Amino acid sequence: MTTLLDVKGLVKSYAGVHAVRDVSFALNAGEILALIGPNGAGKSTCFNMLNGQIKPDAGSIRLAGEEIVGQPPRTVWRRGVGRTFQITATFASMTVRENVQVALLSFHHRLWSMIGYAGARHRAEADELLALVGMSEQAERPCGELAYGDLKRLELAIALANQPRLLLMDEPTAGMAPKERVELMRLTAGIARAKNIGVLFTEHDMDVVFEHADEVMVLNRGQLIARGTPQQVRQDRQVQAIYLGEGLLYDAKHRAEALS
Ligand SMILES: Nc1ncnc2c1ncn2[C@@H]1O[C@H](COP(=O)(O)OP(=O)(O)OP(=O)(O)O)[C@@H](O)[C@H]1O
Repeated sequence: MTTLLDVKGLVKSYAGVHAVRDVSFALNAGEILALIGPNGAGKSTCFNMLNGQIKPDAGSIRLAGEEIVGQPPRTVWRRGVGRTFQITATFASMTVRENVQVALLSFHHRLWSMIGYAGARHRAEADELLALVGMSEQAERPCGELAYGDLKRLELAIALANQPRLLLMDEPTAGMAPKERVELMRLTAGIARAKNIGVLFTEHDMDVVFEHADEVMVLNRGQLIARGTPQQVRQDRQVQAIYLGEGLLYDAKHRAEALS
């Protein structure tokens, strides 16, 4: 496997609050890695450093061997780091297809000439992406009419329009019903593995984490305290004591088994 993301010694403090302390990890192409931890553990701060929104106080972030630390979000995005957010951002009055076309226009450096353009440009490419996420039948519908689960799939298609090498997903299944959560993550994991995209995601739902992640990292008070397969992390005494509690881990394991 090829190392896609190599993070070394990331540090970030806010006026005396040590949000992230000396975080190092690597992620391979095609790997699905979960970053979990209790509230305030530093997950969002890590994500925001990875996509350039926050400049770390120290550390290195290499994407496919190239240093990207300190680069602005647009540059990081251009280098192939896509991101989805807890709150989905789409143009409500435009159709599903047009939203993907706008993302494609942007990827192909044509955003400034977008007005009056989207109707014809990149239509076939947009339709391919919509087919990939199972949204072909919704292509003509205005986004404002979509159910929440469909919006999340559209957001995935929009992120894929940038042909990312790395996808950062911030609580991708927040606000979804349990069945929809499993479906969205199955879809995401299948596409990522097929296209060799690395995925780093944060998630509060342990069923989603244990069923879909290849490996799980646990952050506590800004420090990584464990990394391993879902099975290893579930059995890690420090993780059980510090974060999850044995009951929660046990329940999540059995719910994941019942869903599979
Ligand atoms: N802009 C900021 N200014 C000051 N302190 C901050 C700022 N952003 C985050 N923090 C602090 O840094 C620590 C880590 O916060 P962060 O949001 O990264 O955690 P998190 O793991 O994403 O939490 P959650 O799961 O609740 O979203 C917390 O103590 C938080 O209060």
